[in-house]
Amino acid sequence: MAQYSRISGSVGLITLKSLPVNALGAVVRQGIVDSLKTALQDPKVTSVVICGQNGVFCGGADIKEFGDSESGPPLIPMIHAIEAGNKPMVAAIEGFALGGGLELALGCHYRIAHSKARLGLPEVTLGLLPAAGGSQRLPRLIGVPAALDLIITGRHVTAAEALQLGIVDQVTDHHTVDAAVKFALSVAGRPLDARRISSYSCPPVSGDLDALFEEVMRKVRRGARGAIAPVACVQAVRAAATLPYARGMERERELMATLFTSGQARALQYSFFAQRAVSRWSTPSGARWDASAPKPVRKVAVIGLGTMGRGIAVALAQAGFPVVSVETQEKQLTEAKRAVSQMLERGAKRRGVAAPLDKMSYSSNIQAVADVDLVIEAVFEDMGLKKKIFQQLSAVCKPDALLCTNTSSLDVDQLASQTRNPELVVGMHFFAPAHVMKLLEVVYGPRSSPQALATAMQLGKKMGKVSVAVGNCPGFVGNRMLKAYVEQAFFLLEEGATPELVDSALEEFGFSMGFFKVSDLSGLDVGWKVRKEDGLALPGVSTGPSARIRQGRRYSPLGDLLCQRGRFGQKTGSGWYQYGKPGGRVATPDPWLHSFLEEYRAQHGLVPRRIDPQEVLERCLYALINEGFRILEDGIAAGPEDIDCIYVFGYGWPHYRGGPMFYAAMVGLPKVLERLEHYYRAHPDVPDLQPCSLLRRLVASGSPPVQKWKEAIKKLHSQL
Ligand SMILES: CCCCCC/C=C/CC(=O)SCCNC(=O)CCNC(=O)[C@H](O)C(C)(C)COP(=O)(O)OP(=O)(O)OC[C@H]1O[C@@H](n2cnc3c(N)ncnc32)[C@H](O)[C@@H]1OP(=O)(O)O
Repeated sequence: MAQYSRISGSVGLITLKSLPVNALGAVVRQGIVDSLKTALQDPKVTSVVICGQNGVFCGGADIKEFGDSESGPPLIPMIHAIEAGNKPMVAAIEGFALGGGLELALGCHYRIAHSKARLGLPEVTLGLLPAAGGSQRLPRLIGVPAALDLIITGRHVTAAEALQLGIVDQVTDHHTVDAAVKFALSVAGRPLDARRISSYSCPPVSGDLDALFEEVMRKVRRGARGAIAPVACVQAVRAAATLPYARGMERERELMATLFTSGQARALQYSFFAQRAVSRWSTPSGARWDASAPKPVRKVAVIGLGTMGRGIAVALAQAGFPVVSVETQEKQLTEAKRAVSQMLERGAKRRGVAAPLDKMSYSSNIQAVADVDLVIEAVFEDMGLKKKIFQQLSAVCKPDALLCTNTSSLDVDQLASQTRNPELVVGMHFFAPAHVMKLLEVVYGPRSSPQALATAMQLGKKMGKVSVAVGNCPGFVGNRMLKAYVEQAFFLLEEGATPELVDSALEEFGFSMGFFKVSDLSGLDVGWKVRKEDGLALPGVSTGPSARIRQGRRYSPLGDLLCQRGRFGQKTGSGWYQYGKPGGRVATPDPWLHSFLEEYRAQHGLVPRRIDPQEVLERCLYALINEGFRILEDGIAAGPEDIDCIYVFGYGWPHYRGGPMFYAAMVGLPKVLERLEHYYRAHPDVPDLQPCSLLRRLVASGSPPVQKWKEAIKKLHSQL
């Protein structure tokens, strides 16, 4: 709702009231329209202030209402009525003014912001554009280049930047509504024509306007990789720059109509709520986020200052934690100190703050962690080494200190068993570079206490990560699913594809790089080491029927064969592609590799066939999705939202496709099932293609929407 009152004798005060962010749902809009009418009709009222309750102006349109049929007064005429009003309207912005919230403020004649407020038009992140006049008013107010920046990126600006850009008229450190009321009294009776942004022309740009838009559009299309909203945002701002306001608004409406009902908008809005849903974690044993209080964490230690340890230490210091970093090799320690300081300084420069160098301390002695509340061990992926460190930590640390391991695949429970308090051990799987990547898998073992899990989840949140609680199994969620995808990519090469064909299908889908380019970038030796440890990459079995079978199932030794030839990817100058020189970055197709594949197929009696991009996508993505269903069935992830956040924030899954499980729901579960059945019939020696029973049961129960899977899975489990 919106509440109306008259204060200071002559100021009408409209307060938006809709917890938690005063979103502009139907009831709030009705409240604003009614209040406005009262204020405009009351002769005692000479000016109006619009504010929000609880220190928050407005978080924009109510995203939860987007799927519903529209009710209540529409937003655009409401904002027009505010702007057309014959009494000065002042927006009092506290907390945030985002999306429709900022558009409402732009409809007002003046804007006063608290110094801690943030403003922005983040619609693009929801697959939309600012379609309540934002794409037309903002460029008119602050100019085309600045408006393009804000609208295309959706970034939030501080009140200080908003003042500098000219979005707000005044910034206050004091009580915002009081300041706005004082301001409203001071402008009462002033002429308003010059304050109505819709009447402005965009300020002229230096240089050629067409050239500017062409350049921006080129950049946006390249960066968007198939996302349609950023492109529509540029088109809408172009309309503002080239058309009268009314025609610009028409263009804004047309563009929004296409976006509003698009699959991309649905996916991005699903992802918005999924990110929030994963913080409400639960485990199969009944532990829950709302019943488990985290332990206070004041000081943290990182063990091992290789690439991962350095990134983790930087992320912790940036989040404000004092960090003790332990590295036993003196040379590595000296290098790491310099590298960490540089990373902190670069990050601080980018964010315009002081580098938190004082948060860091270093030692070569593990005794230095004796007083910390939480340790993150980040040494090499070597179970023997990690076990030794956990034994030492258990002896050195405070008895109630949380012991976390940064591992991408090792058994967290085995490490827990090395300690006095296995309930205080959890996995924290960071993604490289750890100070940049948003994802954190928090791995609970069978003995991890709910409090330990809650503490690690909260630490991840404070580090700015999307933290997802997952159960302990080989590869956890992300890497377990990836295995099925990678395997299909190898098999497709055996059957006739090239790395270029597979990669271009995946890039066309929206991944920034196809699997083979990623593999060259991260180094083929990484996977080779794991396969050797798992007993898969065997020396000396390069011919005969057993060459392509391991542990009773189809296996492709192609990656191992490249590694045996020293082709580790970019670092050696060749892998699945060639790079000209060791360390080269530009992948070019490699005729040697093509001949090698031909010889390999001939040697193994494989008859190459034409493989189309659709098969690449179906084989790679549906195998991965199938493993996702197994993970849900096993209770390793609590819901599809958890898997989708892991893939969007850790594995480069195109955000506008929501994540693998959302994608499966969009494709249609019956279709995914039918294609998996088809491929499994063709490849009965590939168990990853055998449709998982949960997928079958969801299809049999009518393929509920992805938002209902959690419930459906619970029900299906209880029927077993
Ligand atoms: C042709 C048709 C024309 C129609 C025109 C339609 C115009 C649309 C323009 C828009 O306004 S689109 C929306 C633009 N706004 C946003 O994108 C803001 C989204 N929200 C945020 O970024 C953050 O929530 C926040 C506002 C910065 C607050 O962050 P904080 O960390 O403090 O809290 P959260 O945990 O994120 O949120 C709390 C709670 O509130 C829910 N929520 C937030 N924003 C909205 C919203 N705009 N609508 C509905 N609900 C919202 C959020 O989901 C959380 O609830 P949950 O239950 O935990 O999920």
